[in-house]
Amino acid sequence: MGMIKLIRESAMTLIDVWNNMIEAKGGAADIKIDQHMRSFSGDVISKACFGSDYSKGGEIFVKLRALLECASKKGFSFGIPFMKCLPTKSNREAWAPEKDLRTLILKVVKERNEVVTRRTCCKRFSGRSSEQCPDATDSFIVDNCKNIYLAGFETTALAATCCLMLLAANPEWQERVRGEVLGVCDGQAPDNDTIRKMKLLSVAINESLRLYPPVAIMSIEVFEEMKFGGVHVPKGVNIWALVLTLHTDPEVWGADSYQFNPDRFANGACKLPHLYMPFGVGPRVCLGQHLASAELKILLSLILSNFSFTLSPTYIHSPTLNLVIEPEHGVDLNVKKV
Ligand code: HEM
Repeated sequence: MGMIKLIRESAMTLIDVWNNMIEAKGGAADIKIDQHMRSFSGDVISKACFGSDYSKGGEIFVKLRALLECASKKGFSFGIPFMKCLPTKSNREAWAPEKDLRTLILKVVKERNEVVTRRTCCKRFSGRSSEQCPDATDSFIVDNCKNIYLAGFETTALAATCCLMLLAANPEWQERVRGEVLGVCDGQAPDNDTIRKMKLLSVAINESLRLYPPVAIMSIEVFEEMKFGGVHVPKGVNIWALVLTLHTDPEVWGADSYQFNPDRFANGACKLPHLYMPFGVGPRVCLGQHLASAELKILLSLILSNFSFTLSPTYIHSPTLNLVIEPEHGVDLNVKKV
């Protein structure tokens, strides 16, 4: 319940900001929603995992985005051994935010409870005391915090952005989901119970994650020589699972595989459900999928019950692969109070 309250508070901050923007514009405002979604998911992850908020973690998120942009520019040189140690232009661009990030994250950790965190992490994972390996402990903490910030921030924000874009482009679905949300919540704020009852919202989110999976490619390293189908795969090779290709294959999803049709999840239209993997599969499946799902349902149900929206004429549809799939020019919505 604590987590739901925390998510609701972060979502209400966004609702207040949008209300003020709409009022200032006399009843309807064009809003580029991407940064608003990032502030929301950044706020939740900062509060839930680090006890701070988006304004405190703000600098960390700016550096993380810079790092993500550098990584996506590097593209395929990623997997080449030692490449990341060479002083190439793109590597130098990545080293600066990397260094700042380390300092910022260690500052947040120190503000929390340095002694407990350092001792616990160091003993549990390396078997040595933090005094014996201070640098390794810092790196361990920084890497894990970076993972959580990145995993829980950009992905959730993108999922919310794409779902709102699809609901704006499909007004009949927007109406159906809004009707369900208003009926289920009956004037109350969404909570654990009510979000479980929002079946149409769930299938709309599933369908959005099918068409725009934030993690469109998953890389899996082969630890031991193996046969994959008829192919011999040597140890150390990275196999890429093309999630977006699997999610849109007409043989699996039918002739309308590129259409937004959330009903396909209600009717069990997927012939091979294990090929739907927005959160990954197997032992390394996303640790935050239930948190992400609660965040999306609470945020979207509050937006739908407060506002109606259409795609703004300035919106240009251009999904781009930058490690994650994101709208190249952002998503512009025209938003009104309902
Ligand atoms: C819609 C939002 C999200 C999507 C689409 C998503 C997707 C994914 C995917 C595809 C993986 C890789 C799974 C694999 O390798 O098989 C992953 C891993 C992970 N995710 Fe998420 N994620 C989301 C939100 C979150 C949130 C909110 C957190 C919060 C902490 C989180 C934490 C993690 C962590 C820690 C891992 C690594 C798990 C491991 O390696 O054992 N994710 N996520």
